[in-house]
Amino acid sequence: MPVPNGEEQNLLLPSENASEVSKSDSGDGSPLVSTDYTDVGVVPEHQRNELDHLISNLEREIEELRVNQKNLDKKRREALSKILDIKGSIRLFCRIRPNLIEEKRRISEPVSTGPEKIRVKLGGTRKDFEFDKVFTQEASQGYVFVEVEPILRSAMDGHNVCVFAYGQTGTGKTFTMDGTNEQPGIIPRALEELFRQASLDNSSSFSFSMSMLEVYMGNLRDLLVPRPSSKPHESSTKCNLNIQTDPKGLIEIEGLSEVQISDYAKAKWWYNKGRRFRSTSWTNVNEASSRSHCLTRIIIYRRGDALEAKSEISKLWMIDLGGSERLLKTGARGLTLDEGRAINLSLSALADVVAALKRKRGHVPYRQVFLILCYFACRNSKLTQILKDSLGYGSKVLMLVHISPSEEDVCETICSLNFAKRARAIESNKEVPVKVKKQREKKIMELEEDIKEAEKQRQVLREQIQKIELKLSDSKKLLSTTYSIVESDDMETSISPKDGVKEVIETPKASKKSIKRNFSNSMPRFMTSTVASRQRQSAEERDIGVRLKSLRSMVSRSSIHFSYSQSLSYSDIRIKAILRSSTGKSRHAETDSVPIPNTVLTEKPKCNDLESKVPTPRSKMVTSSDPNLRVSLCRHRRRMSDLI
Ligand SMILES: Nc1ncnc2c1ncn2[C@@H]1O[C@H](COP(=O)(O)OP(=O)(O)OP(=O)(O)O)[C@@H](O)[C@H]1O
Repeated sequence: MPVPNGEEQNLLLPSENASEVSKSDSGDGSPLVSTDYTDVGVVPEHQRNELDHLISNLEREIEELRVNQKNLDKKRREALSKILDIKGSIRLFCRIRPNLIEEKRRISEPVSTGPEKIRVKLGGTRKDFEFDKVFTQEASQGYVFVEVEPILRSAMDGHNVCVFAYGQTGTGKTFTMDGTNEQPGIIPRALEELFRQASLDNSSSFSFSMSMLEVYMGNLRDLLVPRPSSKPHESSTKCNLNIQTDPKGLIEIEGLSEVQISDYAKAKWWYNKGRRFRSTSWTNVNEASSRSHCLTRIIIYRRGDALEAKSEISKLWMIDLGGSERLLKTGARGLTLDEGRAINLSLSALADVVAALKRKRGHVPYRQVFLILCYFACRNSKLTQILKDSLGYGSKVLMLVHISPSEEDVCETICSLNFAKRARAIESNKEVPVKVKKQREKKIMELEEDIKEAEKQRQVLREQIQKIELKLSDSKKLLSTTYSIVESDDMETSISPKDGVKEVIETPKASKKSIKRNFSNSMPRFMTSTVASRQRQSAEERDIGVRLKSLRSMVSRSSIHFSYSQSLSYSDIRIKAILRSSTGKSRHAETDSVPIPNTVLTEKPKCNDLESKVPTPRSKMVTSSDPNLRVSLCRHRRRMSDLI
């Protein structure tokens, strides 16, 4: 907003007490009304300053709370990261599928469980396996998700995360990852959770994109674009996407659709769409057996609220691996047999990687998961190539091994558990002494407490911020109400105060017109108040009074000094009235209802001619240092000239 110089501050405004009627003639015989002008700019400016002061205080308060919130968020993130570090960056869970209807008749139960243990009986021998968590047959989808959720949160915190569902065909991988409408699995729950977490985090803004693909018989298929062919396995344009590595080592899948997901509903819609295109076939073991590895990728873009903050990107992969299967047992033939072979091949690559990692333990740092990459890449498996940049250092991996409770599947169960055992050997607690294990558990509990506390405090801060934001918007509203004319004028036109002065001076026609009218109390009839307008005025004043009062109490609570000045509201209304009354015919209806205090809006006929030559007397000038007010007054004068 331009700040006028001293000369431009000299504005004309009629005084409430204007009473003088010029004896000079307007030219058409009507008497001329002359006006005294007084200084009214000081009061509004004073009150505006108080409001501005209040607003900036509230903004500062919000800023401070946000900084606190950010610190708490950092604390929470660090604690979570430490927990995941203690627990290991590869976590292994095991889930046992409930007995299917036909299995329920069988008496023998080869698999028994503890919270972190699985025991399998095979012939006369027993084999024990350890996990980070074991989910029994009764475990609900919700219960499983509670355990998975922290790792998802670490994806929001900037880590790359891979969640795999591994296991023999028909053991419930798809059920765990995808679930049903009634019992949604990890992926739909994760999508919901991501948006929930994003909405709670005030210190960063998040956006998400989603892609879905399957690795089918060694080829990549985009699941978010429909296949043009009715035959499900016929190659389409989106089949066999190319995997590229950029100079930074990041993996790009050329041509893969990536959809922006702005909310959970959209994410779910795309996810359901992708699911429908996944390749499934009937086998002896599973009537809707997944014949591929299905990968859902969410790219998380996180940006801090600082202006210079860069966007952090992390990838969350949720992978429903194809089932490992005994090909004879599944009764697969032809294409289905080939599919089974392809799946087994890539899964054995995964097992090889894990085993190789274990062998290399003596030579490489214990936790460097990124070694997996080398081995995966060596095997040239598409699955491992895609995940190359998501399994690097700092990534979190969760493998959910699925097993069947059935006697018939006991060999496959042992195979799957052995796979897990090999994986676990990389970051096992097994060889850790009990004392150290207990210390770790204690540390984890402390960190979990820290997280809870940080979250509780963040919640308190969030509520405080919301309250102050409400006050802030109230104050801003009040400010814009009080100064609405000023601001709208400001926006409508960029008349300089100088122009305004000029226009006021040069309004001979307007003066003539108004003088022709029959003034009562030295005021044009259209400007006199009606009963309704007077009522509205007092209501308006009451309203502003109440709002100012509440602001005042709010300010005193916020230890900000704020004084109340009724005169601002009053004079503001008067200014509004003056301005409205001068806006030409279209505003006449409005001006009728505008309450005008006992004052005279006087135009100075012929003064134009005079004043263009003779300088305006100083006594008739209004001094204001408020640029808004000056602009509005100038505007008012311009409108006055429009009346002519
Ligand atoms: N925890 C569970 N609770 C209830 N039903 C389950 C559970 N796990 C699996 N099922 C049921 O078992 C059957 C096989 O499960 P699912 O298709 O998920 O197996 P899968 O491991 O994905 O098989 P594939 O590898 O052949 O695709 C389905 O009918 C599924 O509903």
